[in-house]
Amino acid sequence: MKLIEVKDYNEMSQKAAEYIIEKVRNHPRINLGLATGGTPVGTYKILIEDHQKNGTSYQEVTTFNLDEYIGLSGNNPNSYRYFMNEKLFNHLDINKNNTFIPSGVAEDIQTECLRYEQLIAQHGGVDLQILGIGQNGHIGFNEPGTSFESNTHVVDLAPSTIKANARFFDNEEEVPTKAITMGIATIMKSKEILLLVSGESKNDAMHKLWNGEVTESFPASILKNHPYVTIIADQAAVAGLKIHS
Ligand SMILES: N[C@@H]1[C@@H](O)[C@H](O)[C@@H](COP(=O)(O)O)O[C@@H]1O
Repeated sequence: MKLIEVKDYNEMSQKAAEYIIEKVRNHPRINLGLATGGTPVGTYKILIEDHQKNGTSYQEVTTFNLDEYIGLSGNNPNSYRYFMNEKLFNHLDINKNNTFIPSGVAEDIQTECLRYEQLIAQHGGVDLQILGIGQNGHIGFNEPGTSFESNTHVVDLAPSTIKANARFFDNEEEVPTKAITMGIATIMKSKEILLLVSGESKNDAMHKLWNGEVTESFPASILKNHPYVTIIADQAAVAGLKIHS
């Protein structure tokens, strides 16, 4: 894992956006894996600004999102489909038919999991996966204890994740308790991974990731076994970390 340390959230967003823009410019048909949550919002904003100012085109780009809440349709402002449309897709020249997110309202959720997994494979896999990290080390919605062999699957959200994500909802009771997520094996199949980490609340997770062992009780730890991971983390997230050991 390569670690790029930056000052703060804005610098992380800037660096991450530059990283993605370069890839898109060099590989216009890239398959991008995208994440939700607060972390990548600043990055998406800069991608939009760059598209408007410099004309970076997403016409041939395909995207696959990590996860979606079960029970929320794309029209629901709390769904990840809505989030992605608002925060990114609506403002780029991307063909929305090439933006994929698991359906949280599919009649048969198990079939939807299989379909999504196959869809990614049929497109040749994810070239660059953007990731955030949960305070408990979750990636996508793969909570501690998830098998490293898992493909796209249904998860029960950890109480701490429901609490952390309640800030996006009117109240905690409205946060769905289940989600559909790319599995750990799905994520590990990406050719490259860009992990974004910002803020003091992620400091503990960053320490566990950097210094801890690879264990299913800390899902992000699997990234140590991936050949091509870049972490962009800010000072608050890496505070106290011995980077050059
Ligand atoms: N499912 C998402 C993850 O994809 C995200 O990376 C993580 C961190 O969220 P945030 O960036 O808001 O801290 O939690 C959410 O629950």
